[in-house]
Amino acid sequence: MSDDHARTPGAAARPRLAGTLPEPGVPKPDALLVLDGVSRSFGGLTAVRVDHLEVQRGAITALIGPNGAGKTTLFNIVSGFDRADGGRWWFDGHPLTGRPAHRVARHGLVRTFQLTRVIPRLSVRENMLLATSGQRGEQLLPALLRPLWHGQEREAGRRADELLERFRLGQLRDDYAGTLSGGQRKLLELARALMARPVMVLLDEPMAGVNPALTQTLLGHITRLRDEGMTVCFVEHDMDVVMGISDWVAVMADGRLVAEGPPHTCARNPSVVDAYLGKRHDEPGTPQGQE
Ligand SMILES: Nc1ncnc2c1ncn2[C@@H]1O[C@H](COP(=O)(O)OP(=O)(O)OP(=O)(O)O)[C@@H](O)[C@H]1O
Repeated sequence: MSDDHARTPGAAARPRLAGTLPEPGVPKPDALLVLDGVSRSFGGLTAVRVDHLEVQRGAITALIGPNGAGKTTLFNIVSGFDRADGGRWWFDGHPLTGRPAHRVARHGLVRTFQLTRVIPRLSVRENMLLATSGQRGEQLLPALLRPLWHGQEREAGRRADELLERFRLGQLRDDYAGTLSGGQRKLLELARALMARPVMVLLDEPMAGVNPALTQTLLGHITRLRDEGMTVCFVEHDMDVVMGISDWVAVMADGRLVAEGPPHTCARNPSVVDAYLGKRHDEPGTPQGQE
């Protein structure tokens, strides 16, 4: 399916955003992910109500917004880790509405978590291999076709070793993942997400809790992924990081998409300033969702 697109150099996709208007919901020249009318409530709280959002193929898109804006909830919905109350979304033209995480991953869309899901009592390499379970090996038919599965296992091992080298975790491959530093766990989380050779990665605060030196390393890995043709969407609070590596920024507040644009345009957008300074929240008597 999208292998051709995965090989498209990101640098080729970026200039095509140049003429895109900085408006929330604006169509993109080559949208890989498209969301329409996506909503999610928890009790009386509407966490997400995104009318329309398109994510450009081959670009790095930052999803920003104040705490509680709905960023993680939106990631959860699109990646199949949570259900939406309404709306539809498509990935590379395929409808993914309501699909569970393993099926979303099979289409080439994977995510990482704010709090890493690394398993401390398994080795670094075992954590990598675990990323491929839930595929062929756990199904009945492939159990009967064991040689095929062994082939897949060997390929997974090769892929794991290659990624661990790339992320400079090769020397730690047999160590318990629990002995890794917070930053190394973030690297492992990203490496694990790449096991399935995704077309697009959703990274939830990949730099949170990482020391400045390792942050630079992670940023280098992320831009390299984009330059190799991968589509990246990441949630981040550090504006230096956002300004430094994003091709495009989407801003959420109160569950809504309030602004979009190139990084430096977004920083000056009054809706973004309002969202961060909490102007809306300070207006007395404005019920949520009716301002
Ligand atoms: N499982 C849940 N149950 C109840 N409320 C939830 C749940 N998940 C999220 N929320 C609420 O939904 C809103 C959006 O949360 P979400 O975590 O998506 O925001 P966010 O933009 O990712 O915030 P942060 O930047 O702090 O991670 C918040 O008010 C949050 O408390």
